[in-house]
Amino acid sequence: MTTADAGAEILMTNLDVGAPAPVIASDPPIENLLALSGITKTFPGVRALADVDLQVRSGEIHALVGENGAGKSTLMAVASGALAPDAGVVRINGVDLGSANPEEARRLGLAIVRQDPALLPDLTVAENMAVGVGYRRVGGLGRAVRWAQGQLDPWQMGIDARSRVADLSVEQRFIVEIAKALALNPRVLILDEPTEHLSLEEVQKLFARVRQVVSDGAAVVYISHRIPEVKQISDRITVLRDGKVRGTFLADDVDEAQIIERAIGRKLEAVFPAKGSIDETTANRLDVQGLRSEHFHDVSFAVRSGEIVGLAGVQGNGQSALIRALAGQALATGTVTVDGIAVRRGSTAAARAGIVYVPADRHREGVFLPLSVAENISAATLPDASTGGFVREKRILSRARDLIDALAIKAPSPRTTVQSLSGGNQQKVVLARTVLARPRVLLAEEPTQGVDAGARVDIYRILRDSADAGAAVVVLSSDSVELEGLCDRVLIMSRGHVVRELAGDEVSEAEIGRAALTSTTMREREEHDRGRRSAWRDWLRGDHAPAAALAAAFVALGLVVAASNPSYLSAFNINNLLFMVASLLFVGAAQQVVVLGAGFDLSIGPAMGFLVVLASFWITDGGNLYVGLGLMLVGALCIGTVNGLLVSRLGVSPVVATLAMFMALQGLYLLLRSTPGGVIFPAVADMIQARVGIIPVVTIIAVVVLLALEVALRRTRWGVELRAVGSKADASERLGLRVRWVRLLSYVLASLLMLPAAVVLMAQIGIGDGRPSVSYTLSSVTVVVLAGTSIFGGRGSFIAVIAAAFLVQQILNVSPFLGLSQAWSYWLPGLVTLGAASLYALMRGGVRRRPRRSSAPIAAVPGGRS
Ligand SMILES: Nc1ncnc2c1ncn2[C@@H]1O[C@H](COP(=O)(O)OP(=O)(O)OP(=O)(O)O)[C@@H](O)[C@H]1O
Repeated sequence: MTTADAGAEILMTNLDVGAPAPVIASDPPIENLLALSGITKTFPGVRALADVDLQVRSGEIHALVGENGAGKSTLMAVASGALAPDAGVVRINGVDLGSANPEEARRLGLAIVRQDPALLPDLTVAENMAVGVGYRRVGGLGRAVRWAQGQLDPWQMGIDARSRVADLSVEQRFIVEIAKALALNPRVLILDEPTEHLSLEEVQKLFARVRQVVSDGAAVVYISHRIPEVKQISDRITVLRDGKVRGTFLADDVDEAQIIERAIGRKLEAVFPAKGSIDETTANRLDVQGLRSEHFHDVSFAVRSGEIVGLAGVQGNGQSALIRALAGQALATGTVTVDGIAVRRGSTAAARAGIVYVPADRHREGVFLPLSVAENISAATLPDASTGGFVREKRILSRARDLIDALAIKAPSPRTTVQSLSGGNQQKVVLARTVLARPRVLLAEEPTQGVDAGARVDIYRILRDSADAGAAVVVLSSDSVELEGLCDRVLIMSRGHVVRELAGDEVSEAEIGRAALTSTTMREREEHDRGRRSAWRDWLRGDHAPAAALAAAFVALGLVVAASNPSYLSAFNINNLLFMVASLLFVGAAQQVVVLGAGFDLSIGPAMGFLVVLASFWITDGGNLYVGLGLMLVGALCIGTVNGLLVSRLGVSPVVATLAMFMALQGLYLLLRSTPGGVIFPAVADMIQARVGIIPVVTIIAVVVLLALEVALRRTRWGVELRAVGSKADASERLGLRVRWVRLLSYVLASLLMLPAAVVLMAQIGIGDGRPSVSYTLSSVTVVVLAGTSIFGGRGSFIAVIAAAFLVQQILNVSPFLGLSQAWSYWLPGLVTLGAASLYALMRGGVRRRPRRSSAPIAAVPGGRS
């Protein structure tokens, strides 16, 4: 089919044939800022891209559309240097991208906002932006907060640049990602489904910024499933289907239906299934009475079996909090009954009652990425597919095949891991799981976010089928057209109240928009109060709260024991405590460094023993102190380097690598000295035990080192990168951080911190014996856990390590004063650690999500899609 236009002639391709890209004739020579030629990419079992050409000119917004799995994200991953193509050339700003290298692409002027933002959850917003755009542009880490705040304020999303990214809502995270990309002043800006999580108001702000970017001569690639938006914003549109270009068109020359037809290769018939025919006599399945929480107040409504009820309103008015509360994922008071039976608190109780929830943030909450499609689909219904605890693989595979066909999920096989599917297909997997669970109550939050036009139709059908099968369905959507087409009734929420109910003919796009708009203004005072409350909560959830709790416990324990036994405060005892704590401080710091980078070091204890034995051949009467210390240093460097190389280069799991090192070192020191020997030169031991007043010098040094590490962790590039790698290694890689190098360095630094602990131990035992050192591995882990460091990496505080080391030593010290048996020196630290870990879990897990919006002056009617 060919369409002629006065200015430019565009050859549209045949729908059914994989025809070559059309030719755009008689254009004046315009600079192509992004030129992709002959890009081909194959994954196991999938040809994602086949000989794709794409040219994006200076000053144009070029939309890329296609159904889920068409290859859009893969093409952009190739363009941005994140993925190497099998064939083809990427040219950015007139320069060929030599190899797949995101850093190089960024240097050439390309910035990308991905579907799955490359953000590091444990870092603050400011740190994320500094890592993403480079420290120089930010003016150094010290200025990052003010700089980042300046970039974010125009979006009016209430994002505090000092907040941790993990605490932001989905849309706030997208805004951070977008602001980060824009701050690079890119020549080529790629936006991969940036609006899926944004409100209309934010979309308009985004469009205004994007227009500004192209008016400055940059080129923008815009990927979206929202065809009306695509038509509104773009100059040209390229359609991809099954990895091939199906045509490039001037946006003004094609209508929405034509674009959709080309994208999915068929005509779309009825978008929405017929509504149900429930009447007054149908029983209520879900009954909500007087439900209230911080974000919504006194909500009561009922949903009948077979009915689909929509939740609407300007975002931030309590809808999202309400649906999560119904799913048992957020705290609320009031009653929720399913078939007349009260549902208890918590998501497990909700699931048992037959409530199934499809979250909006399916990338984070909905799928188990390393598991196969079949396992993901059957995850909620494993008992049905198992006999005697054994999963019947054939059954889960055949169930998965049926649903893959029914939902048109693009996956080479049910055994494919979900992480290799496109974003939209991952969402369909979540829905497939829901269907299989045969819910009594189905709660769907933004069910068609990020899915293509064809899949939308499938999803509407699934939701209606679930209702027809008897479920009570609640759909939260920011798309009024979707609510109009799908819902039997719609509840409008404002300021946390259900302010209107639309039924029958009232369920229309216009009425939903009007009702939401006329009843909504946010309460500033409430926002203010929330802000104050959340500052305290943020501190509690932060990295430093454990230090305060541990210090308080340390002082309290000391006072209690001193009150019952005054000799506890004797100079001898205090000096002893302070000297013993030095090695704990060093080993705690050593473990902390690797754990922050999402590693683990089991070899710390035997490494100390090995170094002591090594030293015992030289730091003796007649030996040479410097040779001994030099040998210890070389030994520590070797241990750290080998551990680091095993983990970072060979990809050995940290536990396995350092366990092997643990055993190797034990063998080594036993080989060197099978029985204790080599008396350490007493003058050296005395030197190590030197003190100022009653405070050992070595303890002062340890505290200073840890304080310096804390400053480095927050203020230096090394510290930010270590936390970044620990927080999310794949995102760090995409951001161009040297992940392997950072990991290697963490093991070497850990060994260097273990070295002074070994020196102190040497002074304590005074003889070449490795065995007393082994327990330090466990001590180092205890200190780190007590300090509240995340054992998954990314967050922790060296100040908390100081407090934890002091508390552990205090606990060990008080047992004899309290007349407790030796067993208590094991039980007490264990109990305290368990208690602390539970306390931290409570403090950090108490509030799982922030409100979706903290301030929302209303500028436009939501929805508005046609
Ligand atoms: N790492 C990977 N391993 C295996 N297959 C992959 C991988 N990445 C993508 N694919 C496959 O390549 C195809 C194209 O995926 P891509 O993510 O580019 O699609 P998309 O057009 O961006 O879809 P969506 O709109 O759903 O995001 C899909 O079939 C997908 O399953």
